[in-house]
Amino acid sequence: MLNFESVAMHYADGTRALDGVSLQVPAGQFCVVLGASGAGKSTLLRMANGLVRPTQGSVRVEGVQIAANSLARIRPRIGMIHQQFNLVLRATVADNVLAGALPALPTWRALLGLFSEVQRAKACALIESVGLQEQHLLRRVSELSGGQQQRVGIARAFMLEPPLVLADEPVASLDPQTSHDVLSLLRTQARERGTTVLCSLHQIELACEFADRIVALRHGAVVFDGAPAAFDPTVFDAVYGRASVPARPVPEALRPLHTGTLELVP
Ligand SMILES: Nc1ncnc2c1ncn2[C@@H]1O[C@H](COP(=O)(O)OP(=O)(O)OP(=O)(O)O)[C@@H](O)[C@H]1O
Repeated sequence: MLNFESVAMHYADGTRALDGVSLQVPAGQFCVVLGASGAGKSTLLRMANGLVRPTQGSVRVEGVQIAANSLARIRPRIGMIHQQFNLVLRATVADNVLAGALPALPTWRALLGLFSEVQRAKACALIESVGLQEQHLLRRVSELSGGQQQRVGIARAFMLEPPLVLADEPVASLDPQTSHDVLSLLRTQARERGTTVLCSLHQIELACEFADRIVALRHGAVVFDGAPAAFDPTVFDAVYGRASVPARPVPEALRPLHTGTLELVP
């Protein structure tokens, strides 16, 4: 379903966000990406829908290589769930979920918001399936809790029944119980449809509970790839242990901040 072939992302400032990552995610798998902050998780996910172009290697979705001339074909096949939900806060729940169908609409219909009856019925069914009620349909998203907003985000991601869903830290801003409920919902929705999910997380316990497979990154490279049961304390140290890379010199422009003395103002 999703194939990263020796991908690297080296930024102009010298940052190596990813370095020779190869990963095949088969259809129907719930694959969780773990790793400390800056390990390269978001970069990997953003590569999978063409938001970041690898400086080396290639990415294929359903066998089609992501490139400028294939993006329009690939994008409707991918649902995206974001950490900050990325919803239109002043729009209604129904309109936000319907927006998930925009990539499949001709531009003029999209501009006029002309969704078909089938699409409207689909949006209603999805809203119900993520645990929201009829009274939520016409409510502004800004009036919902974070957990309810992410339910809207999940419903939107499944609007086109994509075979692949990318979830970038989908529960990062939610409390532990809501995080559990939202991930459980995502997992159920994916299972029912046979959807492949690539999901980055910081919560190891949630990864171990919901993932079919865990891939862990450190400094842009895969340091673990296996079943949740194999993610033991040794692996934890390898993924999150003290960095062994040498400290980078402080840039000249920031040097005064590092050499000054700190005075406590009463
Ligand atoms: N546009 C950019 N220019 C330069 N460096 C970047 C850019 N985007 C990301 N990076 C760097 O690439 C590395 C990987 O970033 P990325 O956001 O993929 O990490 P992450 O594992 O998702 O982190 P977090 O868990 O904090 O979201 C980091 O060192 C980051 O600073």
